[in-house]
Amino acid sequence: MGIFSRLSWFFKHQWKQYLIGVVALILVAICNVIPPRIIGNVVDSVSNKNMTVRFLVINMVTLFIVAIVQYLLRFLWQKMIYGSSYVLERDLRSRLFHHFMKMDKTFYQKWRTGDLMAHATNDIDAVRDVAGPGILTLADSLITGLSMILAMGMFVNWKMTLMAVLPLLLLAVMANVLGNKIHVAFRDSQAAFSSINNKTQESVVGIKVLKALGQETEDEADFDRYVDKNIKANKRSYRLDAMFDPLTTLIMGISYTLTIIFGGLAVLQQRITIGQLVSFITYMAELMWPMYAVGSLFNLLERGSASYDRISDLLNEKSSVVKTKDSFTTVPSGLLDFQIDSFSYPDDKKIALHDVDFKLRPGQTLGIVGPTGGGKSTIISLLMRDFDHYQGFINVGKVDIRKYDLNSYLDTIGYVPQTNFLFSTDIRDNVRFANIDATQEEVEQASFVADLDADIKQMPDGYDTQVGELGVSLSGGQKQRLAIARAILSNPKLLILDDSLSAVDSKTERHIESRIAKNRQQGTTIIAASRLSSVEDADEIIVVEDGTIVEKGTHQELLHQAGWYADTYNLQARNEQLEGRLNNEK
Ligand SMILES: Nc1ncnc2c1ncn2[C@@H]1O[C@H](COP(=O)(O)OP(=O)(O)OP(=O)(O)O)[C@@H](O)[C@H]1O
Repeated sequence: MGIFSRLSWFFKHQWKQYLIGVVALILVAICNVIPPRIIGNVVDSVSNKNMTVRFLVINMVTLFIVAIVQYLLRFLWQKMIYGSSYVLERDLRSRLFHHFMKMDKTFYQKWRTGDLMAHATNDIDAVRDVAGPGILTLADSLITGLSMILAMGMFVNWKMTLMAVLPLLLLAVMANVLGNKIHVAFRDSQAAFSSINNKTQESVVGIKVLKALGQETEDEADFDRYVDKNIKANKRSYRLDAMFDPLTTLIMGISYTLTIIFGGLAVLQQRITIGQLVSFITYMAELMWPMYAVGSLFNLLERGSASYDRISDLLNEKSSVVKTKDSFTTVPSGLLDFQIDSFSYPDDKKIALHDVDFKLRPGQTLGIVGPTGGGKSTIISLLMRDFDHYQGFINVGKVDIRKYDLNSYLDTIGYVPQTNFLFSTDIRDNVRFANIDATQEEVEQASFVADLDADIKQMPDGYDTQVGELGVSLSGGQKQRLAIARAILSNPKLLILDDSLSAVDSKTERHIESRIAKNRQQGTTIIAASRLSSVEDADEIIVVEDGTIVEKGTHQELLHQAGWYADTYNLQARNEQLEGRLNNEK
């Protein structure tokens, strides 16, 4: 029942709808009291042999009117109560989605996609059922139950009523005993469902790798293990739940037996009439449904409560990137001043970056290179405000980037990540994703800079070509160039290329870079790369190793320093020459 108080914020908001719904339910319950009474009266008039046509007609017309009124009232409560539960569903769904949009990188490292999807679908459905069928069952069983008990007492006999309903207390005891166990079982069952979701999502996304490594059979077996775990959790929750319904039948059986014994005696001793006993038994039959409803209500509430816990856990996660009050919404073009004294990833004691500083004026290009795992992407992560907790500062136009409104700040950046993401729509919409009103000419110009225009024009549908889910119909190099065109189109103040040309050959890469340089004379560009030829023309190059800058300068200066840069550059140049020679020989 605790779930009702935890959802009280919603019930307060929708109190009018619920009030109308519950009043309609009460009226339906009052209507329910009438037919057994009429039946009892008719039976008595038959046994007393004083039945008249007029009496019969009046009673039949009353029954008919009661049926029509009940129809209308039932329609009303369904509309009010079920309608409100869909409002809760919409509210929770949009809260969760907004929350997902707000969360930072750490959140997405902690929670897996399949898990988040299970929360957004299965768990929300379970909570919605509390606000719809849950409220209905609770109100209906309480109202019907109480009205039947009142009618049995008032119209027949209080002693008999007390005796008939006393065994029902056993149900309350059982509910208390099973409550916590069912809650835990449902929580496990929902968690197991999340794992299946994760597994399915991972296998479908990684299907190419699975097939290439011939791991389909192993993966199927792995999937079956997840399903078995889920089934086991479900079985446990249904086993606990199944202890409830038979108990209801047993208790009702006891009540009926007591009624027949003591009711029969009462008739024989002429304390009640046969008609009253028939009414009493009909009322008891009406009591059956609320009793069974308690069982399903119990199931529904515990499931909803376990799901609400899971949703609340997600909603309580805080993003480490927080909005400051009075944040600046205008981000000027100005000096980028990067001075990080120290930074560690959340929940990681190791220092990922320390003593990294550089300055970049608008129009300049910075190259970031270094051995793998050195810290290139971490520098970019801080620039992208994936994390705001570090010692030091990053200023743009003399203002700390943490003081800018996050969206306004990110709007000024064009970021092309190592692994790019394409949406399953056509090429044109993918290019103009951040600027959906861009003209065809602008789309073509951006694609030209990214050296993609010629490729697209060769495709039968040109810019209308559908890229397929996750861009599966494009080559790796085409996907990278499309992501660059997308970033170029928004004409960002800061363009960040994070090893984003690794899938194109070095000649095409130089070609694209010289076009980018020509196109972006006012903008700042940062290129992180493992291939050093990518940063040759940069105004400044930093070599990052073990989280700090170990070399700094222009291409020529670094070659003269005879350190990691010079060694790696010479090695890569020799490899390229060798590859070129081998290609010519072929
Ligand atoms: N999310 C994270 N949580 C904890 N540690 C991380 C995280 N991301 C990166 N690291 C660690 O930070 C260090 C720097 O990683 P980073 O990805 O910045 O290197 P990189 O130079 O970009 O490497 P590569 O060239 O291989 O992409 C590595 O030791 C890495 O393990």
